[in-house]
Amino acid sequence: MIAPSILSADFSNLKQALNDIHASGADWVHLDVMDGHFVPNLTFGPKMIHDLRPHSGKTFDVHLMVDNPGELADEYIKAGADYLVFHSEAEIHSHRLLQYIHSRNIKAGISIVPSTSVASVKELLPFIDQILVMSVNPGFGGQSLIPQCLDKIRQLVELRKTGGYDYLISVDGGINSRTAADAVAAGADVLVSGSAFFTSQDKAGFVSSLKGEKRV
Ligand SMILES: O=C(CO)[C@@H](O)[C@H](O)COP(=O)(O)O
Ligand SMILES: [Fe+2]
Repeated sequence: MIAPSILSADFSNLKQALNDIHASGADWVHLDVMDGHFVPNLTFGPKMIHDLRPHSGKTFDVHLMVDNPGELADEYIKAGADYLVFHSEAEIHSHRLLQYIHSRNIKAGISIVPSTSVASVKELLPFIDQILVMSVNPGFGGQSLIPQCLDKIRQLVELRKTGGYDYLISVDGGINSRTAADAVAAGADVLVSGSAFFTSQDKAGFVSSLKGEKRV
């Protein structure tokens, strides 16, 4: 599946960004929440997501790059997140937060930055619907994919099989028409793409090429 990130869209025209995503045949909308603390950038909060919600029937994949995500989770659930994904590095009680998100009937995910190992989140794998593997250091769009991060996707595929889990594996950062095939070969289920999607002149063609489809 393809999840365009509106981080790279024109923030003065986000309705158009959603329409572009819908018309492209992409699957999800990826919403990057940054607090200026966990990452050195600031984007938007729950009101933005709440206001966008009526304009899209797509799955809203909310990527929280914030300190203390447990304190903010409710606001994003109320705003209309379908997946609420927080960084394991930002939350000591990740297991408790995953349970809480599930108790609110929302899908729950964790994300890991490039310097975090899969081993460090192994105990959480039975409890998640998605793991978002960051393939750049979070905070900005338009960076280059760090190829070593793809090995974590391979590890997560293996652990999913041996553990009998059913989480989706997403990859986020530096995904474009050159890097997508490597991420898919490693086993990624969801490709997040910000700058490559929004700078593409032919967004439907871009989405098809990432999905490995031939255009007619
Ligand atoms: O979470 C983030 C950045 O921290 C991402 O979702 C970016 O929006 C991806 O942008 P590109 O690397 O695809 O330009
Ligand atoms: Fe993201």
